[in-house]
Amino acid sequence: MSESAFGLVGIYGGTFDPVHFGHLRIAEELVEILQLSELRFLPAGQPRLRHQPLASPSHRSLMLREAIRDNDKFLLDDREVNRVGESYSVESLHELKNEFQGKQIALCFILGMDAFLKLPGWYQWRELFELCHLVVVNRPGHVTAIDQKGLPPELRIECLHRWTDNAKKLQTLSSGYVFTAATTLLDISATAIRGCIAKGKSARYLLPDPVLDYIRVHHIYREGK
Ligand SMILES: Nc1ncnc2c1ncn2[C@@H]1O[C@H](COP(=O)(O)OP(=O)(O)OP(=O)(O)O)[C@@H](O)[C@H]1O
Ligand SMILES: O=C(O)c1ccc[n+]([C@@H]2O[C@H](COP(=O)([O-])O)[C@@H](O)[C@H]2O)c1
Repeated sequence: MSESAFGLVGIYGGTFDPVHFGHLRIAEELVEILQLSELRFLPAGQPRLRHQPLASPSHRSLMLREAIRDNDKFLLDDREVNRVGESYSVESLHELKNEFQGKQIALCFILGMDAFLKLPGWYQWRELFELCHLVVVNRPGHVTAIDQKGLPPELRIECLHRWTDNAKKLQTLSSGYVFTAATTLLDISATAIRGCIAKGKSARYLLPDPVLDYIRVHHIYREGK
């Protein structure tokens, strides 16, 4: 790495209701692909533009803690859980950028294609490109990053000169690239997991056993809860 290169820190925001192997496998692969020094999971306290989570912010955060316990690169960032009101990613990224000031770090905000497609509805979305790189992972059932015709027009135009699949490029600027990652496609969703548990069906092998144990002990997602 040259002296002016940026070290990369991953920020993986989500509802995590609950965290599953789709999230964890992507995170693991991105640590390798981008050579992240750390990857912070950022559970949204009150997520925007979606139905509200079934599990409380503290349950979702504690399930994440269980899931990442044995991985040295994975950290839990609770700032949005502890914040009152809706969770704005731009606010968290401002805070994180200040916290890393002087450390020659570029933040990489990770999101699946379904979330990326909704970006123009996010609070002050264009500012994100000044604060971080975006790392977009494909998701079964959604357009792929290569098929940019499927993107909302304002997003396609904003990203026109930002796309890259060269991980090294992210180290040359503190923000502004949209990186597409060839991570393993896993058709796992929290919705399907909640559905299984509500019906009393097995959700095993879709998420870590300690998270399933936590769900069982705390009676989360059961029908009528
Ligand atoms: N299987 C997956 N493959 C790729 N990206 C995923 C996958 N699951 C979740 N993501 C991405 O991870 C982020 C957080 O997702 P989230 O916590 O909402 O999980 P989810 O499975 O999409 O939940 P739900 O079914 O409740 O909407 C989002 O950017 C989402 O696109
Ligand atoms: O900042 C916003 O306005 C905003 C709007 C929608 C979603 N997000 C963030 O996008 C991430 C993925 O969200 P979700 O709903 O797919 O779990 C999560 O970190 C959310 O806080 C952020």
